[in-house]
Amino acid sequence: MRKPILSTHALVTGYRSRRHERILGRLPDLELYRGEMVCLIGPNGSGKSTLLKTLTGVIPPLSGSIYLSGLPLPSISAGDRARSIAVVLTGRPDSGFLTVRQLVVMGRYPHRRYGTGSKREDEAIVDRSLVLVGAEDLASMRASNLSDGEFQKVMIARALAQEPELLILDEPAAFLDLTRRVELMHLLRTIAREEGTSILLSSHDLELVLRSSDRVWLMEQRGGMRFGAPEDLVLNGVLEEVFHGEGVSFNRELGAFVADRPVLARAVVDFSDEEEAPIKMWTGRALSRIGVASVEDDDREHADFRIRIRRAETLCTWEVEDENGVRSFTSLYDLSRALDQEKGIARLD
Ligand SMILES: Nc1ncnc2c1ncn2[C@@H]1O[C@H](COP(=O)(O)OP(=O)(O)OP(=O)(O)O)[C@@H](O)[C@H]1O
Repeated sequence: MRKPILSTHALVTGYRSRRHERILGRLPDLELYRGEMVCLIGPNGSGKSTLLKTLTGVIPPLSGSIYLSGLPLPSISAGDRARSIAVVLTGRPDSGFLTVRQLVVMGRYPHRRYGTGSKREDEAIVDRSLVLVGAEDLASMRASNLSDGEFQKVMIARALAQEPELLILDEPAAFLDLTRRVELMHLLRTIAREEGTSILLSSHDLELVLRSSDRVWLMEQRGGMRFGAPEDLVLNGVLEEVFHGEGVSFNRELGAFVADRPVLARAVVDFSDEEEAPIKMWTGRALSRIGVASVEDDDREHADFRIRIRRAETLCTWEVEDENGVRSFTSLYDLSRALDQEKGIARLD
């Protein structure tokens, strides 16, 4: 039977002072397996960072147990923990006068023992870690001069240099631009798959999480947790339920969160060719922004009008058919502007 790298039993997370106890999570028993990438998501303040700090032993649990490869976390020596778990938390630690390379070399410290280990091997691992995050050109720079995004990549390189069984990252993509965020998630997936590293990361980038993670741990505001494959959480409505009331709803058809706004009109969106499915999806997104909901053909009696997508090579046209006849548009900008004026603003009056 597969044994989890990380597991918990009856874990309760939160903070305790002399006079006060604040419980943030009463968690179901959690398991994280070798080579698995799990993303921890949840509304602001739901306790994601607190859970990650608890799992890494930075703060103690209020009650319950944490096991690393089957051993209770408190029974594992600091050295063994450092060899097994690498952690990238939020915040930018003071790197003093260290160069990027010197900072990443620190990831090798838990593996060094007097008189053992090859320096050349350590250097090769450091080089490889820098290349993996695309930071090899920064190696000789002083780390304090890096941008926040560059610094974050270097912290991930340091964690990779540690060659951990378990890599835990708190919002690793927070400072990265869109391209780097997509690249980072792809990189972490590759590390999980090819190196067998178990990865647990928290993120607010829900759409990227849904695409990249094997499993999602979804923290609820009232302290519980739901988990499953991202697609299961979409299809069984859990994602919608947990984020409901935050001013956004998850739209299953669009695979995206959309701001809650009144539906001003309904349209059937038709297309004749399967290749046009992405165009239909993007049409749906543009329409939802102006308060027009897409409905299926079966439901056409509830629709106010119909939009036909026609495509000839790279040229796309949208034909709107309603009580005023048929009009054609050659961009979604023109289509949505015209509909906004005709349907949206007219109805809001
Ligand atoms: N040391 C502490 N003592 C008491 N309460 C704390 C402490 N640190 C954090 N908290 C509180 O615990 C709650 C959860 O914080 P946490 O940072 O774990 O949430 P989060 O889900 O990671 O939030 P975000 O999505 O905004 O990053 C917050 O209300 C926070 O104010």
